[in-house]
Amino acid sequence: MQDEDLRVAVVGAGIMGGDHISRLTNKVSGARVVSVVEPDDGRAASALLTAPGARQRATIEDALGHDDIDAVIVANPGPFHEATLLPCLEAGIPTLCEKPLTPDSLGALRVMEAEQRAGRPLIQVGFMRRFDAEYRQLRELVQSGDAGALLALHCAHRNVATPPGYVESMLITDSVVHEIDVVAWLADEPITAVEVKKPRRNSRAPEGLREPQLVLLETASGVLADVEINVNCGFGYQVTTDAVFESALASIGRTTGITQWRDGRMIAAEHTTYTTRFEAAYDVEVQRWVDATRRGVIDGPTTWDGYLAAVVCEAALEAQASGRRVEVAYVDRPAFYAA
Ligand SMILES: NC(=O)C1=CN([C@@H]2O[C@H](COP(=O)(O)OP(=O)(O)OC[C@H]3O[C@@H](n4cnc5c(N)ncnc54)[C@H](O)[C@@H]3O)[C@@H](O)[C@H]2O)C=CC1
Ligand SMILES: O=C1[C@@H](O)[C@H](O)[C@@H](O)[C@H](O)[C@H]1O
Repeated sequence: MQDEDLRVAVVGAGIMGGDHISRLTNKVSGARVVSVVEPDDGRAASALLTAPGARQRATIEDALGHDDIDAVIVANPGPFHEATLLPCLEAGIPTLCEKPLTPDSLGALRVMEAEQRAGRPLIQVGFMRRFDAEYRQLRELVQSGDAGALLALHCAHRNVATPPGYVESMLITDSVVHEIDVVAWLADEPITAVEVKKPRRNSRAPEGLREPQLVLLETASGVLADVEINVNCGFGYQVTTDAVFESALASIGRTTGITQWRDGRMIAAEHTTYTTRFEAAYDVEVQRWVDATRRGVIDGPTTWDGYLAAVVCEAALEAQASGRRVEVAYVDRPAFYAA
């Protein structure tokens, strides 16, 4: 495909789906939204306002059966991803699937099997931090060896407040899943063990939610990443990493733009949500996905990466429940997903 726009169906028109629909319509070149798969009529109607010419469909099967679709963005909640991806794979349609690929590793394995039956890699997973400029610079620093070996990562992942329905397991499967992916990507090796510590509870957290938590991730060569997941902090949305090397310290994620010194106070604007904090990363992710899809290739995290993250999430859930250090075991990497 060279000259015509990629015709995209977006599944789920909530926060991320709505954001991607507007991105595809207003920012990304070479693609347009033709179907919005959304059971909620109100959400579909407002999404359609930003996608001229697109139609609402109730299910992915409905969209695949009625519309001419070249590619799909999956942005419904994680538990629905497998049921959405399987018909897309069956139809040979490339997808960008928001994280997590699936909430569990068995689901991820079923998706991998279906993708292999389809004959070529078709899925990119929405781990957008890999497209963030500072994360990319940090990875280049690790790979260059200029600062010596990477020893440790101190990661903070702070959200203003949790949405309704956010439960303790989602600290791992919904939030820390980002660090689980990006720590392995930065260190360029798999995570081999995980432990979870529970400091004093923040009384701002909804009843029944025990957080913040500290998640310790160990990689194959012994890089240790500590992740503070702290999702009702009230003060802002913050994702930072301090990387300790043998002979340097590198810090990313201090995003303050303009600062103003006024009335004896220093004022600096900060983010309150991921849609602004990672806006540039999402833009790059989706543009590159469109470009790669038009060339018939994958140019980002694969189904294999989604599987690896799902396995570590399961180990982290066990560690969260037991308080023990849990080792991680993966199936062998199929040749289909050769690095
Ligand atoms: N990359 C990132 O930084 C972020 C990724 N996400 C991911 O994006 C996905 C969506 O999250 P949100 O937009 O926050 O959720 P949301 O709850 O705002 O929206 C989900 C939408 O999907 C619709 N839906 C439910 N079941 C459906 C089905 N079977 N088929 C089609 N639509 C269905 C719902 O009606 C709702 O409108 C999740 O996988 C989430 O983990 C979410 C936030 C940030
Ligand atoms: O993916 C995301 C949300 O689903 C999740 O709930 C947040 O904790 C993350 O910061 C955000 O990037």
